[in-house]
Amino acid sequence: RNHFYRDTWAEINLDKISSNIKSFKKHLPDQKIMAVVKANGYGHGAYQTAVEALESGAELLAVAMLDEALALRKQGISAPILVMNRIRPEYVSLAAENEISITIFQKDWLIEASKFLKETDKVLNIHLKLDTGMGRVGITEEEELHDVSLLIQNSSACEIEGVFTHFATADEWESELFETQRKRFINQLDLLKKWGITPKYVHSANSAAALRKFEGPFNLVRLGISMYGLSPSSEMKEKLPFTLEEAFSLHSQLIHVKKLMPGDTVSYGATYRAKEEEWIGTLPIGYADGWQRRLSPGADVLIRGERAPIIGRICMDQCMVKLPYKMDVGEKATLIGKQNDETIEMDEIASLAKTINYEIPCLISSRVPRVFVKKGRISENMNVILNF
Ligand SMILES: Cc1ncc(COP(=O)(O)O)c(CNc2conc2O)c1O
Repeated sequence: RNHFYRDTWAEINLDKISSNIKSFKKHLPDQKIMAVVKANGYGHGAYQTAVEALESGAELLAVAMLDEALALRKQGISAPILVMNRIRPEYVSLAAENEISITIFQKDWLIEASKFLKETDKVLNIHLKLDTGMGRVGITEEEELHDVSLLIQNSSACEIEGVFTHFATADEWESELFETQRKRFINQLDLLKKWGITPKYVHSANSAAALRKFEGPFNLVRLGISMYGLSPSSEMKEKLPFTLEEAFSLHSQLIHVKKLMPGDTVSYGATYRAKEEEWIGTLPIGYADGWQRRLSPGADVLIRGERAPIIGRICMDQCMVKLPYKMDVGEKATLIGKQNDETIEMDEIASLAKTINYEIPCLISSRVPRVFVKKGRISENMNVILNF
């Protein structure tokens, strides 16, 4: 499970995740932190990120699906976990038994789910999801909010632990919608209060909103991207209130080095042709590892702290780079991260891939083992291929 046999790996620096959480604790001392560890911790390792975040001041966790919550429970996590999306009504007793909080935003769902709730004596904790403008999931109508609230209040099998909404444009400094959503959410909170509902957790902020701070009766922030040390948008990157430390880096090793003569070509389609005598290296990482084809031409890798451009088409398992001079098989290549005083940031790869930084680590597949660094030393390797 722990060893891996190909010299390509992602390194997750848990000390940086810890430092990012601690920065938010200082920045927002009156807010509880919910660490968003869905999608295998945005590719950083859900369990290891969760443990580090909880040790560093986070008090709750958030995931996108019941499977992710059950996996964390199975791995021994006892902290509160919220599934931030719809689960099947028939799974409510499974959620309650495992003390997993769930998200509700449909009256019909609640009516269907109530048939299954009797099967367990543990109260089901519910977070009401309000759609104030994200346009994804959430209650929009006051009448449905009232009906859902009454149904839950009249049931001894479940209770409203939280109420939340999600911002669509918090990462844009001058966004009217952000303000509109904030006001709508506050109005709905006033309504709930009028009906005697004052949930324990009231939350709206993702990383972007948490970084910019804003007024409201909220007591919890849901941190994803910034916990991993990445800025929610390039617009915010220039005005961060504190430094975010990028936890994810990606490394490989030269497995082949050769000299090309002028006219020699490289990779499928022979799209790259040497103009002069050139030294070419081969790396054991390809698009099946989530190193996307569209990154060539364009992306560089670092070897000996020097940039080496990827040349020719990225293959399923390998790619080729043009070396500044003859280098040796076995030399370490860094595809995301720092070597000496040169750095390839996640944002550089994201813009080359014409996407956002969130997507890059999420797409680094389970074929790439994760090596965790804690207190400056390798604490654990996770190689899911051999974990059966
Ligand atoms: C409901 C909800 N809350 C909080 C977060 C954390 O946001 P952050 O990573 O910007 O801090 C997300 C992330 N959801 C997504 C991030 O990218 N695509 C998404 O759907 C979310 O869906």
